[in-house]
Amino acid sequence: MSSTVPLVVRLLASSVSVANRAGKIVRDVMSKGELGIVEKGKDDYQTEADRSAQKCIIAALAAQYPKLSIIGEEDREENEPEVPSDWLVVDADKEVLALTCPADLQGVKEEDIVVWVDPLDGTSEYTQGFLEHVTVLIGISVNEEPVAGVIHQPYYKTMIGGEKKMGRTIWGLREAGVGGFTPAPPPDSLIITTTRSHSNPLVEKALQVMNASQILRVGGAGYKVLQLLEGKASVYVFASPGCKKWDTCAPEAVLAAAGGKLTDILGNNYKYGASVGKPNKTGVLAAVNHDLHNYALSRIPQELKEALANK
Ligand SMILES: Nc1ncnc2c1ncn2[C@@H]1O[C@H](COP(=O)(O)O)[C@@H](OP(=O)(O)O)[C@H]1O
Ligand SMILES: [Mg+2]
Ligand SMILES: [Mg+2]
Ligand SMILES: [Mg+2]
Repeated sequence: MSSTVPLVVRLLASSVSVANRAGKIVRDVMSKGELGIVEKGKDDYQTEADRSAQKCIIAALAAQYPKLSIIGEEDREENEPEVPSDWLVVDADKEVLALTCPADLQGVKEEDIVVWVDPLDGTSEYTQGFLEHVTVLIGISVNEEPVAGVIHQPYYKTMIGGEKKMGRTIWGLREAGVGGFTPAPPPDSLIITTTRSHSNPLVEKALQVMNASQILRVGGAGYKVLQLLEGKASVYVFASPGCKKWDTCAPEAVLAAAGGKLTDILGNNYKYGASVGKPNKTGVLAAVNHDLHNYALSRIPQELKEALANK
């Protein structure tokens, strides 16, 4: 039955299940208490949770879809040791499997797809105990464009029938919409969400010019986009290099499926083909609808755009 479901939809359904498993790895590493922190660069850390969650996601997706290009944030070893068998998730989310695939994506083949994996977005926050900011991101791009994505929150708590359930998984597919949460309209006043742990003078300048009523400083590109989708913030502004393609692919796809828009600070779309440069050099500007995105873009002064473009 599932072989009649178009590949993009099947891959999204598998990604939802795999992200859930990766989220459990993220929680298990934290509860064991041995984070195994490695410093990759300035303000740039990796933990055992980043490493193991990525191995799980890549192994599980590659086993089922061997011709995909999968690009993950963390370096891969030359000869990756086998992963535990229970990481090789084969389940696929039933609600997603039932989605209607956009007409132009129905014939897409594995070779046409690039999957961008951020096994743990918000690592700084993870190591500092801001666990609700942490997400697992799986973005699916076709012809350089993010068309579908998963944002999993390992530490989101819900009560179901008096029992606490940990974790939730938000997904989006172009033209089909979003699921896994209840979208909410933007707040009445301009509330900006931005970085908590990677600010600098350019980032602060772009915040000043927005004239916002409030600025929320939180971790992770995934969590900031969730704040937009849930009506906690209006615009996500980050006028700095630092984010990479795996940070924005899934959030951009989910946001776009909900009617929003994510670009760089100049208003240009990033491209997500296998050979693109990984850094998002010209920052991030995102909003839950196109009007708010236009408004925010109109507030960014030309010299700030040039400062980023010439970096
Ligand atoms: N100056 C910088 N150096 C390294 N990574 C940066 C960065 N600025 C942003 N990032 C990365 O972009 C993502 C969102 O950042 P922020 O939380 O500051 O908004 C994080 O992803 P990871 O946590 O997956 O590495 C973060 O590490
Ligand atoms: Mg990182
Ligand atoms: Mg990230
Ligand atoms: Mg990461």
